[in-house]
Amino acid sequence: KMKFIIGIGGVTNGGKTTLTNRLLQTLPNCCVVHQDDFFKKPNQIEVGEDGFRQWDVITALDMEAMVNTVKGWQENPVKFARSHGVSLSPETMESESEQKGVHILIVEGFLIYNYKPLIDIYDKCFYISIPYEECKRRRSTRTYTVPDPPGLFDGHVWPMYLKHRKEMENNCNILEYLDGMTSSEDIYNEVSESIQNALLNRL
Ligand SMILES: Nc1ncnc2c1ncn2[C@@H]1O[C@H](COP(=O)(O)OP(=O)(O)O)[C@@H](O)[C@H]1O
Ligand SMILES: NC(=O)c1ccc[n+]([C@@H]2O[C@H](COP(=O)(O)O)[C@@H](O)[C@H]2O)c1
Repeated sequence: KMKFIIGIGGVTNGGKTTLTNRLLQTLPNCCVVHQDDFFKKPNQIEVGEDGFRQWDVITALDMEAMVNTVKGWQENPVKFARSHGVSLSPETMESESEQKGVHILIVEGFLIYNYKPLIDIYDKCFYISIPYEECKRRRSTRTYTVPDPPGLFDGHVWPMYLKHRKEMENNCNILEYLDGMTSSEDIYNEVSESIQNALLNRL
């Protein structure tokens, strides 16, 4: 059975979740792993010299647990789908014994290309970015489990984004860059087409 992993990375508030949800509605047998689900508890997040809790670093996340979740899908996508409430298409069910059908996993998050054990798992790597002003504006409308204290965006979030982006580009993934300023419909169409082509090449 063919397995296919799609990375949806990019800046905070770039539109990763919006795109991911749209793909989940349309791709067959598609499961998702959200990096946001692996944030440690607030009291486990270290406070930097700048006085801010350091949310935007890889150590703020339980990456071991995230990798294990991805491995769980790789080992048994059917079981994973069932235990995560993803319904499988009848075609896939029937062909289980015939080694046919495709299983897709979307890995979504702001640091999915900055952790060694995850770097080589992707069949497709997308990366959404938006400019500073728009990112700051969108972020100001969002409330996380722990709300941003004043100055966090300029003092921590954006500088860490720039740092990680540089690191990621040195890791030399084959990234497909998406402009998060275009409509979510256009972004979806572009990504959808790219995925369809990749799937066709693999069949
Ligand atoms: N293409 C887009 N154009 C304008 N706004 C968008 C677009 N995609 C998402 N948004 C908005 O930006 C905010 C962050 O979107 P979200 O998908 O949650 O981003 P992320 O998961 O990358 O943090 C939300 O308010 C969402 O409605
Ligand atoms: N989910 C949480 O518990 C939590 C708490 C505080 C900050 N955050 C923020 O989440 C961001 C990453 O998620 P998004 O890419 O969805 O914005 C980081 O910039 C981080 O500052 C998340």
